[in-house]
Amino acid sequence: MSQLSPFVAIRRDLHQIPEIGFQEFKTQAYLLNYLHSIQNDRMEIETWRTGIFVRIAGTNPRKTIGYRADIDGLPIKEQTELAFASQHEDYMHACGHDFHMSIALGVLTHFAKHAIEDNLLFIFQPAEEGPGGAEPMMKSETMQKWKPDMIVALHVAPEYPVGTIAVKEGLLFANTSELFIDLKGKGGHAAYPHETNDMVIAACQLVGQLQSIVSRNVNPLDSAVITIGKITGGTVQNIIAEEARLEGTIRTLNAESMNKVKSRIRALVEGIKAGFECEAEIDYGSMYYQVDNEEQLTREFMKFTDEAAEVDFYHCKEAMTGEDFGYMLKEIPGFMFWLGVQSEYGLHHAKLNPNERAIDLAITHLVNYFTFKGNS
Ligand SMILES: CC(=O)N[C@@H](CCC[C@H](N)C(=O)O)C(=O)O
Repeated sequence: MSQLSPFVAIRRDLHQIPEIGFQEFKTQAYLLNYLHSIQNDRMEIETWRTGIFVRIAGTNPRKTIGYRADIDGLPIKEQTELAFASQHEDYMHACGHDFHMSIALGVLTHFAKHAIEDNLLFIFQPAEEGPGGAEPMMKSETMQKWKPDMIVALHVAPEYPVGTIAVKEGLLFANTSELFIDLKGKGGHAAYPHETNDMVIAACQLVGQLQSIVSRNVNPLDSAVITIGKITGGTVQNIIAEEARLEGTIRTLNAESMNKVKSRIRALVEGIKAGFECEAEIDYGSMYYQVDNEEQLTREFMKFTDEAAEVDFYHCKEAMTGEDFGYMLKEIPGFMFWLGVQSEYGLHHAKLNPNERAIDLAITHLVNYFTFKGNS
């Protein structure tokens, strides 16, 4: 029987302890335990909230190369039935951050053992799924002290075969804004609707109206998404709901469309307020800046990947996914790429089951790329 690669084993450990943004206490402890076990005198480790920075000093540094992995899970009840499924009920690594961490540890371990000329900075970042760890982490003292000259990150892609690396220069991921709308009317007896302002009906109408924004207010040659992922309201089946709450997200490919979508949301909510004689509040939660891959470094990486034996290169299109890595790329040149992990079920699905062969392939490719960049 073939032995499990150490970084696949690490991925399985991490997969069992998913934690949501800024609650990644066990994850941070696991990572620190591993990092201390390989620490040497070229390595410095600093924590920031539930995140970690690891700096590896180069032998003849002219620059610092950054690599970022996000570490949080999602509030999803896992349905994979894997032997190493989540032990945290109702939480799951359903966005592949367990892969992201184990790959980062694999690359880091290589350079802890094999010296490189340039400095390396590994960033284990909390709260990518929300409320966003990248933006505050960028402002941290450690980041300011060790700020890299270029930065790289990857995201697993269930839709691509194992061994594929998909990337493009320029815009890769969308601008995002969370969306929370609270409606408050007048509840009452289910048999006396004329004496109430029913917030379940108001919420349903608003969800339908919101969908018209993308089809009727955004330029058809542009792209936008409004998804309402959660509706709550009411208390029991025979009481008319006094309150309802919609929770969703907005995605656009540019800031102007985001402003347009938000102004239309405000107008539609005003309409609901007038029509239902109710109160309504909009909260946009956290917003992520688009992921914009720096042209020159991305083209160089695409060429490097195209010529590499271990992976297949695919020149992809942009996606409506969001990533707070966009805040790092706003200040530091670099890029994010997709790593094919071929799963029947996609990101944010309870049955996501990425192919673990991708872990060692990604480690090899990143080690080769950093060796090339860090010695030239
Ligand atoms: C890669 C990925 O799936 N990222 C998340 C980021 C979510 C940002 C925020 N919480 C929001 O929902 O707007 C995504 O859903 O794209």
